[in-house]
This record gives sequence, C-alpha cells and structure tokens, in this order.
Amino acid sequence: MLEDVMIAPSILSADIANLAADLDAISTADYVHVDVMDGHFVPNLTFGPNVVKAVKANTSVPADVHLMISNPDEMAAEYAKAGADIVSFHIEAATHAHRIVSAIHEAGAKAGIVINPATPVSSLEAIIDDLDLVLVMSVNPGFGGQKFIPNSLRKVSQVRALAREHGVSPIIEVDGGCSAANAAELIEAGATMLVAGSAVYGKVDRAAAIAEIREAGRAGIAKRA
Ligand SMILES: O=C(CO)[C@H](O)[C@H](O)COP(=O)(O)O
Ligand SMILES: [Fe+2]
Repeated sequence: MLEDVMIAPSILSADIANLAADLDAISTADYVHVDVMDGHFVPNLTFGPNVVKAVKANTSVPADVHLMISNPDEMAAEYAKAGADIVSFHIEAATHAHRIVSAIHEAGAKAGIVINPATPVSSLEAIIDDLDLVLVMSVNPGFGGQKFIPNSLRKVSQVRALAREHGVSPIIEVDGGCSAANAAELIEAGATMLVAGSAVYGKVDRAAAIAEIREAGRAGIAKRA
C-alpha cells in the first residue's frame, strides 16, 4: 500500500551555479533526482560522481541518481560510493544487469533499472525480484522540459502488474513531463514516485510546486484498482 506520493525534483533544471540554494529550496522533497548524462548514451552531458558528492554535502534529502551512460557496468557502483542513496541505470546500456545491481548493493545503495519509452516492460521480468526501483521513462532521455509520452501510463500499469505477479514492491518512478496535470493518473496507474524538473524548478516557489504535484497525485491513490 502506497503511504504517500513521493516527489523527486530534478536538478537538471536547477541553477547549477547556485546549487546549494536550489537544493535548500526543495527540502520538502522525498529525493533529489540527479541526471547523469555522458554525451554517448544520450546526446547531452551533465554531471559526474563529484556532483553527487556535492549534492550529498549540501542537503539531507536523499539522492536518486539516474545514470544515462553507456558504461553502467564499469561506473554504476562509483555513484553509490559517491554517496547516492539510489542508483538507477538503463537496461538498454547494460551488459550484465544482475552484476551491476549486485555491485550497487555492495556499495551500499538501492538499485534501480530504467526503461526507455520504446523498451518493453517484459525486459524486467528476469530481474525485477532484485530491484528496489523501476524507472519508466516517459520522454526519450537527454533533455528536460519535454512532452510526456501518453503510452507511458500503460507501461506503469504493466510494471505494477509484473511486480505484483512476483510478490515484490519496488518504488515505481516516472521521469519526464510529470506535473500536477498528470500526477493523479500516474499514481492511479501504479507510480509511487514522480520526477519533476521543469514543473518544480520552473516555478518561483519550489516548495509550493512540490506540494501541488503531491496533492494532485494523492487523488490517484483513492482511485487505484
Ligand atoms: O531524465 C531526465 C531527462 O532525460 C529528466 O529527469 C527529466 O526530463 C526531468 O525533466 P522534466 O520534468 O522537465 O521533464
Ligand atoms: Fe532523470
């Protein structure tokens, strides 16, 4: 049973020159979402483990690190060692997914797998028992501020069904184009954590934006099947 809707603002949309202040502004969030892009798996380039360390040094909000990198086999555990509370990597980039999950766990973090919009939920079947989190991308990764892909809702329901079938309850996170406008339907479909970049950092009052998305999402809890 979902206790409450979790919100993870993405610092992709923060002012990196004023990161400490922009982290203070989201102290009511459940996680801070850190988008790591390597310029290979996705066209864009962002942060490395040093930024995860800087985030950890400047907030007590746990860090949810989303790796959009071509080499999670080599690098995922480094982000756990840098202090990430959750490290998630893309199934499309992984050679030995089970080994990566074990390495993240051994380094002391929770482990998640991310699936792109065109990757089927069935790709998680053999590994869902080992995961703390499944992240459904609702945009093609690489940039903030993109439009939500509607078919993602069906995929969220499919992840929930797969988790139930396996008797596990990973966090079900959705990333890309999430806002107060679609929070209720996402939570109703089975999401438990929503990433919000532009929907939080695009607003002057970030705490109010977080509260608004959370409140909108709560309407979906009651409607759940
Ligand atoms: O992983 C991401 C992009 O690849 C970001 O987390 C995501 O796009 C958040 O930004 P927004 O809420 O503005 O869509
Ligand atoms: Fe992300």
